[in-house]
Amino acid sequence: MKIFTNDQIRSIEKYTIENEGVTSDELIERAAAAITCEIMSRWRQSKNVWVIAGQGNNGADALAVARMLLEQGYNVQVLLFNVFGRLSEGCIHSRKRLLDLGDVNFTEVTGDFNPPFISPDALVIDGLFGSGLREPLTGGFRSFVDYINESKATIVSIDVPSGLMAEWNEDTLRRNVIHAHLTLAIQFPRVAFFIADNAEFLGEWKVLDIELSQQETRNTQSRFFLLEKNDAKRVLRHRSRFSSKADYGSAMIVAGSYGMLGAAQMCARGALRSGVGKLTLHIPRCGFTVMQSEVPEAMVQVDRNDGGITEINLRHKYDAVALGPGMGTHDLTVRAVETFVNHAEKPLLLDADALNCIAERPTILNTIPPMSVLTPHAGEFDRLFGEHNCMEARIKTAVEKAAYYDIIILLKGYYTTVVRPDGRILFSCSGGPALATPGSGDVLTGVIAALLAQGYSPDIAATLGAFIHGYAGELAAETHGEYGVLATDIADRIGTAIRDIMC
Ligand SMILES: NC(=O)C1=CN([C@@H]2O[C@H](COP(=O)(O)OP(=O)(O)OC[C@H]3O[C@@H](n4cnc5c(N)ncnc54)[C@H](O)[C@@H]3O)[C@@H](O)[C@H]2O)[C@@H](O)CC1
Ligand SMILES: Nc1ncnc2c1ncn2[C@@H]1O[C@H](COP(=O)(O)OP(=O)(O)O)[C@@H](O)[C@H]1O
Ligand SMILES: [K+]
Repeated sequence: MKIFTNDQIRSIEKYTIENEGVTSDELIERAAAAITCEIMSRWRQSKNVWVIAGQGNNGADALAVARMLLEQGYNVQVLLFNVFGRLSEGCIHSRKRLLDLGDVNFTEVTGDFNPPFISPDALVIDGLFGSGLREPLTGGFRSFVDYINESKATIVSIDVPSGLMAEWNEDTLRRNVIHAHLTLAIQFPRVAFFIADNAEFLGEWKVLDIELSQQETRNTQSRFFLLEKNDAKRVLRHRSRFSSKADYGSAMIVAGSYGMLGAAQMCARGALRSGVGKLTLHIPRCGFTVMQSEVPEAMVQVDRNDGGITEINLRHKYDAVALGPGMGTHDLTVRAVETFVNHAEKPLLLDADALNCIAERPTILNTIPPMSVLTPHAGEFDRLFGEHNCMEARIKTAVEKAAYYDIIILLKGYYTTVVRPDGRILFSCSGGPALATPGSGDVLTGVIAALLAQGYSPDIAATLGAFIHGYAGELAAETHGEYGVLATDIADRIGTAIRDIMC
């Protein structure tokens, strides 16, 4: 699914108005009807409703919602902010239709004003600013937004929480944004919805259809994508009845050190459950016996060193090579990573301590083969590319670094974000807090390694891998609950996850 920018949504809206015989006021009515329906399905008429409208079409939507709720017997009080004397045409139209009802509790704010008391049990409909916000809020709007947040009332934001920019918010101060309980987006989710920093503003979010042009939606190109179950289904390949393990590739995983051999095991389990044809593990000598008994399906090649990885020699050809889980960052390991990456020709999968080793010797970055996949969590990302104070900043740096080094960067978390060298950004929507468990990332590395070995392109392997991994985590949470999931539970559900996704 494509995620559009504000400008793109505006042109799809314009196209719909110009080519599909709909007026702007009709779109406002459609939006308001869908929002009213959603509100009525959640709150009864006894709820005290405050509708806060701004000067643009977000305000127009809000005023139309106020009218519809009044018609449905709700007790509604309306505040329209018209401090610059510049209401949009849609807003003027919605105000007229609202006031035509007669006997409406309506206040138009044109200058200084004392905010009314809003009780904690009230419902606030936030239509102050939507996608037309040009810069973070300041002055009176900023104070009023803060005041609404402090009221503790339940807040429903129309389209986007007021004060939140639809795409980038690195410069937005948190206090100056509505903290909604529910955000009802019109027609499309916004880029900002997929960035972890903004979760506290959005609350639950839902997209409401107002039937903007499907044709123009199809024709509009985007650089942001959301990978959902159907997309994953489309890319997953069915297996031929006549296939053999030779058809599913061979993978090499370089992982583990004394005390962290579990990482190698979990990674291996992730790969084996993802259908790899042949798996070899390169581990420190001390792990030989345990690995052979715990993961009998894999072949084991031991390092000459007992406790850590000091040499990475590929004795055969592999379709995918992954480095990192539990490898540690001993000097000898850093040197082994450096030598190996230097001579590698095909894309690699670099995770965890492989990334920490590179952070110790950043010149390795220049030698990473093109289209390699790096899978850092926030801490590993910052060690590699410098401190960042939010996910959005990391995503922006990832875009820059992915292009510069010609690599794919997968940033872990809810909406795991895959950044491609061409600037495209893919968000994976599966998973949840059950995945926040030790070793979960090692399993992900195994999944991606197996998909690479099976011939999926690196960007697809990364995004699909993240989706399958998250989905398997959701399945594990059904059995063990969000608190009780172990990384091995995730690994053991990967096969079921793939089956579910494909059917
Ligand atoms: N996408 C669509 O097809 C539809 C969108 N609709 C609604 O229209 C909204 C967009 O309407 P608008 O473009 O009028 O935008 P807004 O309603 O967000 O408001 C824009 C107004 O706010 C002012 N403004 C911007 N930044 C400001 C700041 N920092 N401080 C003070 N004033 C500021 C602008 O000068 C402009 O007058 C959407 O969010 C949605 O709610 C609906 O009306 C139906 C159709
Ligand atoms: N709240 C969450 N929602 C979705 N996925 C999550 C969440 N928390 C963690 N994950 C996923 O779990 C994995 C954790 O990886 P990582 O931090 O490397 O763990 P470890 O180092 O213990 O293996 C990543 O794939 C990440 O995307
Ligand atoms: K809003």
